[in-house]
Amino acid sequence: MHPNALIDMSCELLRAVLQLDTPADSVVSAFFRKHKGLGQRERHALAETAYTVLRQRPLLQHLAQSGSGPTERRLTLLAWQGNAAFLRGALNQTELQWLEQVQALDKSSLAPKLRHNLPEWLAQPLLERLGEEQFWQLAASMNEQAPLDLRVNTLKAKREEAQAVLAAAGIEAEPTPFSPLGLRIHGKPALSKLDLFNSGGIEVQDEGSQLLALLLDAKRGEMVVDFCAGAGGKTLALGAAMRNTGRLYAFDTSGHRLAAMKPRLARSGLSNVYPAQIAHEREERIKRLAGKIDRVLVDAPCSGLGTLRRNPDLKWRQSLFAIKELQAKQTAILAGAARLLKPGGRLVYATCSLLNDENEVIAEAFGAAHPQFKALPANEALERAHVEHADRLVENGYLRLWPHLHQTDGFFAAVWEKQ
Ligand SMILES: C[S@@+](CC[C@H](N)C(=O)[O-])C[C@H]1O[C@@H](n2cnc3c(N)ncnc32)[C@H](O)[C@@H]1O
Repeated sequence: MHPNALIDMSCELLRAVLQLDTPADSVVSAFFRKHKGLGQRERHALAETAYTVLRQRPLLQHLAQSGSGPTERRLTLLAWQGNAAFLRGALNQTELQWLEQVQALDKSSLAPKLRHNLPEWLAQPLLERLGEEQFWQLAASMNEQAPLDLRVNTLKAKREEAQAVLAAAGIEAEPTPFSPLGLRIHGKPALSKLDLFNSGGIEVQDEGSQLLALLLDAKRGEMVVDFCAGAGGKTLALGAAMRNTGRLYAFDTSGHRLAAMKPRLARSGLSNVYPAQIAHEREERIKRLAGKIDRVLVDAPCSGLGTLRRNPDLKWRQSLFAIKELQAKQTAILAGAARLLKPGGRLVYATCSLLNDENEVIAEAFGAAHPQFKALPANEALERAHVEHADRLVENGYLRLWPHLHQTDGFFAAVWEKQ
């Protein structure tokens, strides 16, 4: 494809993505479905350029104020993630000079908001919580691409065996530092071509998500509920921890998400999972299970701000108002799900948000309103689940994972035992 034709496509994709009315990954997928003829390298350049603009939107929009031509073209030139020589083939002399000048600017003297690239309502509480040094480390880490983590399905293979099979296929994978089930891959190999993947030996899952499932410590023969199961990332991990015995209910209000669990369940070999769409957390079916369940995971709907490395558009699509609405949902779901537990049962509340408001604030309010639930320090629960260096993952008794400290998505979890 001629360089200018690819840049025009990048402008078209940027126009769509920057409307911010639909998740960026859906916009990118729809764009590639429309332009079927694009090769692997062209897709990579277009998608990564769009993601770079989303990650650094304030900075790039500021820099794009100079120069000439359509704004999307200037943003594309500034954020280009394809071959640099290929890009130069598309530029006229004026554009080349402009790009060189802008790239040579010293960005360290720019205003903070142009360096952290976060909206103020998000930057401020993070700065308050983390302090200057860690705040800037976090801001930098959010602009990096997340590694590809796999969870080995121990019903089918041991971690070392899966690692060896991957190596034989030319894919280098190293054990994850904390999860005993994880492998980390650099780059994005096509896993769907591997027998190991198609036979359910591995699943793509961030190490942080693996740790959340481990916190529940689900055991053989138990009655377990994954209350917000979605497409089943954690359900599959819980089912394997239960060694395909007992009963694992996978509830969600979204039938669409539960449907996406089906092929994954089929690959996993699990037959102890019972997916069910629920209307809400107070419905009759839930009430009938009250007091009967050994372990409940509430992987609550949240702002997703811990996943900014993968979903940088979220920082522009979320708002303080949306967080307030989510808090009400989180509180109601946690209280509803807690009713299911029998005495001695374990409850885990988790989010992939970085904000205290969706995490500690919800957990502390729940603890205060439910004295029969005793908080369990997350490091103890993790150690019992054979997680190494568990102390490094916990703040004030809660699991707190940060991209800049743990190379995982940002996660929170609180654990209680019902007395
Ligand atoms: C963070 S996602 C779950 C991700 C999933 N556990 C995984 O590991 O892939 C939160 C889920 O909560 C679901 N949800 C929203 N409101 C709910 C409710 N009242 N009861 C149960 N699930 C709900 C959403 O549909 C969404 O799938």
